[in-house]
Amino acid sequence: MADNNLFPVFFKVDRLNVLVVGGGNVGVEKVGALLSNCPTARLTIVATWFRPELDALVKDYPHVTVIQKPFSCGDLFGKDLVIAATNDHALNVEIWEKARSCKVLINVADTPELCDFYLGAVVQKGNLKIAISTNGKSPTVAKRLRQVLQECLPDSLDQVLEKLHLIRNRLAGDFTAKVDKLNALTDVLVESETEKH
Ligand SMILES: C[C@@]1(CC(=O)O)C2=NC(=C\c3[nH]c(c(CCC(=O)O)c3CC(=O)O)Cc3[nH]c(c(CC(=O)O)c3CCC(=O)O)/C=C3\N/C(=C\2)[C@@H](CCC(=O)O)[C@]3(C)CC(=O)O)/[C@H]1CCC(=O)O
Ligand SMILES: NC(=O)c1ccc[n+]([C@@H]2O[C@H](COP(=O)([O-])OP(=O)(O)OC[C@H]3O[C@@H](n4cnc5c(N)ncnc54)[C@H](O)[C@@H]3O)[C@@H](O)[C@H]2O)c1
Repeated sequence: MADNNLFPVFFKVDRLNVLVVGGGNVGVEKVGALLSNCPTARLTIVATWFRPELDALVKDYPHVTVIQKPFSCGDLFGKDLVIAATNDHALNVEIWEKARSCKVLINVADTPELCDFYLGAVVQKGNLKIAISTNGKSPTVAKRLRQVLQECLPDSLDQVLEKLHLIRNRLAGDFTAKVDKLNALTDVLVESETEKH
């Protein structure tokens, strides 16, 4: 089986400054993904033109700035993450070069080889979040898996998480004792069929 060397992390985009360059199909899709995960994301969108639905998409979000203008180097100032989603490949490469020299992490939507990170398809059940990547092989399969998992994982998982969180905060004892207790309480989640019968 092929290797997948991507290392998944979960960014707190309400404490990072994110720049999206491009407000077409892909720019709008990436902005939607950021805001549906984090409505308080700190987001700047720069583009020469925007799809009309962008206005409504960002309207009620407090930390979104939309600037209609061509990209310039200064747009990277103070940014932590960049998504280059223009329809101009040479410009996307230029943004990548600038981001690299400023040590800003970048996703170049039309060139996986230039991406420092990929966006994943995201399953959300309250506090539970599962991010899916196919190593860039098939975003469509990532989307389909997201739909399957979103449907088949029970909504009650969030209540399980809330209860376990309460228990976790109330547990006394040293670290090992707490881990043992939490493992015992959640054993049922990994109990095999044969053990159940
Ligand atoms: C998961 C998701 C997250 C998100 O975007 O939020 C995401 N793409 C999604 C949808 C989607 N993207 C594309 C289609 C059309 C069908 C198809 O091509 O399959 C569809 C399907 C659709 O829209 O229905 C086209 C496409 N995508 C990339 C290229 C460039 C290339 O491959 O060269 C092209 C070709 C452009 C062209 O041909 O011109 C590249 C990337 N897309 C990724 C993520 C990263 C790898 C993720 C992974 O490891 O799996 C990566 C590498 C970089 C990045 O974008 O981060 C989101 C699903 C969200 C959801 O619904 O849950
Ligand atoms: N990663 C993904 O998920 C994914 C999915 C589909 C397509 N793509 C790729 O993404 C790219 C963008 O596709 P699209 O459909 O969003 O294009 P689009 O034509 O809908 O939008 C292009 C955007 O780029 C902006 N732009 C162009 N020149 C600019 C400049 N000098 N400064 C600032 N903004 C500028 C335009 O204003 C516009 O908002 C394509 O190359 C496509 O192959 C990636």
